[in-house]
Amino acid sequence: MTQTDHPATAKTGLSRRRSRWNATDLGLIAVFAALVAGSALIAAIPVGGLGVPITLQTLAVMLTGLALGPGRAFAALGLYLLLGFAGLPIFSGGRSGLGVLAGPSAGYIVGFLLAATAVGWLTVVVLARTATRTGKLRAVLLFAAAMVSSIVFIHGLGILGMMVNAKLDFSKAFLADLVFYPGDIIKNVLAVSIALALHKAFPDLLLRRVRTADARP
Ligand SMILES: O=C(O)CCCC[C@@H]1SC[C@@H]2NC(=O)N[C@@H]21
Repeated sequence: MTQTDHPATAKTGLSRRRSRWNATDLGLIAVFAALVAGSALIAAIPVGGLGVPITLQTLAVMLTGLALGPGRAFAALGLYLLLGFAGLPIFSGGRSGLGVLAGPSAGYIVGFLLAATAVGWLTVVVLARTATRTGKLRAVLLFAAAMVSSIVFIHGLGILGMMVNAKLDFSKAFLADLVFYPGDIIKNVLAVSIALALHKAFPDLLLRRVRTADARP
């Protein structure tokens, strides 16, 4: 067992420790930031009268955390937000600039960063602790992690954003947000399925093998 490993990781042969980001990490951060940007632009369905549409952003945001873990997910979403705030038309409806922070979807946009980081952190814990368990348990726990992260951060801050920027009271903002739940549950199922396939195909994507970490000087 290396000095920084959790006992569970010693047993399973997985290490949660990662060192500095390499070129692959930076590439992954850029690719997932681009994925979130693309997801904002395709299939945006207007609902309600507030200007917050149904989009594929939650699928891409949760997949980023589930695939990359907390640090790189934070960087990918941070990059996405910075580019959008700087003027790239990569928020829903092709919007851009700091003005979105005064709009009805401001809370959702800020929530993306926190939700991707939170689900990334939970994913590391779940993957490390279910390495010797059934795939079904792992899938259920990752889905729970995605739901908790998106309810607390995306929907929680989304409601807050509509209360502050659209001047809705809590019950109206809550109801305006509720309409997104069916789609977001389906998107979380999809995100977990894709992430599990990615981790199966690329076992070193998130949890680096102990031998790799130990081989480093
Ligand atoms: O303007 C933006 O770029 C953010 C749009 C936020 C849309 C929110 S995210 C949670 C909920 N689910 C959806 O499909 N749409 C809303």
